[in-house]
Formats: sequence, structure tokens, C-alpha cells
Amino acid sequence: MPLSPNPYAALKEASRYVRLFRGKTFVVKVGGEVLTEPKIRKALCEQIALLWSFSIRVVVVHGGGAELDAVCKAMHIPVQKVAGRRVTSPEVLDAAKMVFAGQVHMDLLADLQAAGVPAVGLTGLDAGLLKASKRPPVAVVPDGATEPQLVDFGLVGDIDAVDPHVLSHLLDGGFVPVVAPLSGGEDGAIYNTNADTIASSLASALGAEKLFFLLSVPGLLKDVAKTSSLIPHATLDQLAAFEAKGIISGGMRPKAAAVKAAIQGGVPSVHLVSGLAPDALLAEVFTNEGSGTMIVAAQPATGSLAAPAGGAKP
Ligand SMILES: Nc1ncnc2c1ncn2[C@@H]1O[C@H](COP(=O)(O)OP(=O)(O)O)[C@@H](O)[C@H]1O
Ligand SMILES: CC(=O)N[C@@H](CCC(=O)OP(=O)(O)O)C(=O)O
Repeated sequence: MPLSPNPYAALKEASRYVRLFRGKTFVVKVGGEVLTEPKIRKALCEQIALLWSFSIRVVVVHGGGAELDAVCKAMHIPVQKVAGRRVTSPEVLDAAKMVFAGQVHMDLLADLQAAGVPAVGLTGLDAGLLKASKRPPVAVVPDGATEPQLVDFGLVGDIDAVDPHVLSHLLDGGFVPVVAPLSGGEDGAIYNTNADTIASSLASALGAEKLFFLLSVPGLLKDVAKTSSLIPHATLDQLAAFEAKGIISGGMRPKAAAVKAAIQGGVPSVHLVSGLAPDALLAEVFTNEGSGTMIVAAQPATGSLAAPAGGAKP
């Protein structure tokens, strides 16, 4: 963690951000891969506990894709993904309910409670938080292909509306909502919805100051095989250029779309950060250098006060 060896200097640097973010809303999306290892999950919960103790209003959205893959495999249910999004048959949806609203959810809640966080578990169905409708077949360009292909994603829900009242009530009461990636249809249906998309929609609906994606890589990479190729800062135009060059693939594709939607929905900055390194989230929030990738709409004018956003990267 790039904190100064002088603890008082480090405290002063951090206190600037503590003041800046007190009472602000952060949405923290945690990927399934980060949640599989108990030691890593516990370290993450301790970081979330620290944010909460500084009076930051934290909403956690979790995935569980890796865990669902494993459960489907164990149950001999075929796993199919196109451009990072899961094709969801009725059997996959049943497994998704067990994994997303069950195992992954409970383990995360237990570790948050252990870290002293008053976490409350929800799915998108609770109090009508996420209203979705079944995605019609759509044209998608699969990874590595050039031509679009018509894909029926099955029981995948596209979010039509967000009613964040239940979250606002919980946040006002000092609780930390933890949202599982399932949404509800008008007709009583239950849908599988990508957790990145949910995090982005909630961040916009809540007027969040920041949206974090905690990943199994250090951030956005120029070369996914090289962790040293971290891109510390990007604008939406640069993100689009990386996509056009094919730098962004697999699970990073829905993430890139979620980043764009959040920023266009009014979230000032989105951060792609390691969920595996024990202090990466804190370093991103409370140091000038940050630890991962910070994405903003456009480069702020030199000397702009809008720049410091944990960290005040160039
Ligand atoms: N340019 C890139 N930078 C970083 N990761 C990338 C990039 N392109 C593809 N990826 C892949 O995307 C993955 C993140 O997506 P995903 O596995 O769906 O994460 P999560 O489960 O956290 O949502 C990374 O672990 C990496 O393998
Ligand atoms: C439609 C769709 O793709 N849903 C995702 C929901 C879980 C998720 O997003 O998990 P991660 O964040 O761990 O990838 C899935 O079934 O994998």
C-alpha cells in the first residue's frame, strides 16, 4: 500500500478523503472469484467495515458467477456464457437462486457481521428494488468473433426500473445493504441479472459518489496476462478505444458497459480495484496514488477541484 512511512503524514493524507467522503454513498461490487477464498473475503469485509466506520454509506452488490459455475458442474448442468454473460436455463436459474441468495450471500453476510458491519441481505426482489423483464434474443459479437450472433440468454432479466427506497431506509438507519444478483419481473418471475449491471444501476439510482468493482486482477490491464500493465486512469473515450482494440474481453465486457452506464447515469468516478490484495480498496479511497484504475467521464481541467477522488490520480 503506497502510504507514507511517516504515519502522521499518512493520516493527514487519509483524513482529507475521510472528510470528503463522510455521508457519501459508495457502491461496492464484489466479484464471485473474490468471494470464494474465506481469508480474502474476511480481509475485504474488514476494509468495508473501515469505510462504514468513517460514515460512508456503503451498498455491497455481490456476484457469484464462479461459484455458480462450480455448482452447475457438480449438478451436471451445462454452463454457457456469451460475451461474459450467462445463458440461464430454468435449471441454471434454480441453481442461481441457491448460490446467489444462499451460499455466497450468507457467507458474505457472516463475515461482514464478524467485522462489525450491520449488514442486511437483500435480493433485487426485496421491496421491489429491481424490476426486470426477460431479455429478448439479442445480437452479440462473441469474444474473438467479428460477426454478431443472435443469442437467447434465457431467464436473464434486463433492469427496467430501480426503486432504491429500501436501500435509502437501510442506509439512513446505519445499515449496510448487501444485494444478491437476482431481479423480479412484473409477473412474479425471477431473473438472473449480471451483478455488474445491478451495481451500476444502483449507483446511478442512489446518486452514489463512487462505484467500485473488486476484481481478481489489479484493475484494467493493457495486457490481461500481465498484472504489471495496469492502466491507473482512463476516460470513457479511452475505455471505448480499449474495447475497439480488443483489450477488453470476457467478464470485463459487461463491466465496461456497467462503467459507462454508471458514469452516464451521474456517478462521478468508477474504480476497478483488486479484491484479492488485502488493502487495495482502502488505498484506492484514501491515498492520492490509489491502487487500481479510476475511470471518469473526461479528463478534469488542470487545477480542478473535482480531481481528488481517492486517489487524485493524474
Ligand atoms: N483488459 C482487461 N483488464 C483486466 N481484466 C480483463 C481484461 N480483459 C479481460 N479481463 C478479464 O475479466 C475478468 C474480470 O471479469 P469477471 O471474471 O467476470 O469478474 P467478476 O467475477 O469480478 O465480475 C478478469 O479477471 C480478467 O480475466
Ligand atoms: C446474467 C448473468 O451473467 N448473471 C451473472 C450473475 C452473477 C455475477 O454477475 O457474478 P460475477 O460478478 O461473479 O461474475 C451470472 O449468472 O454469472
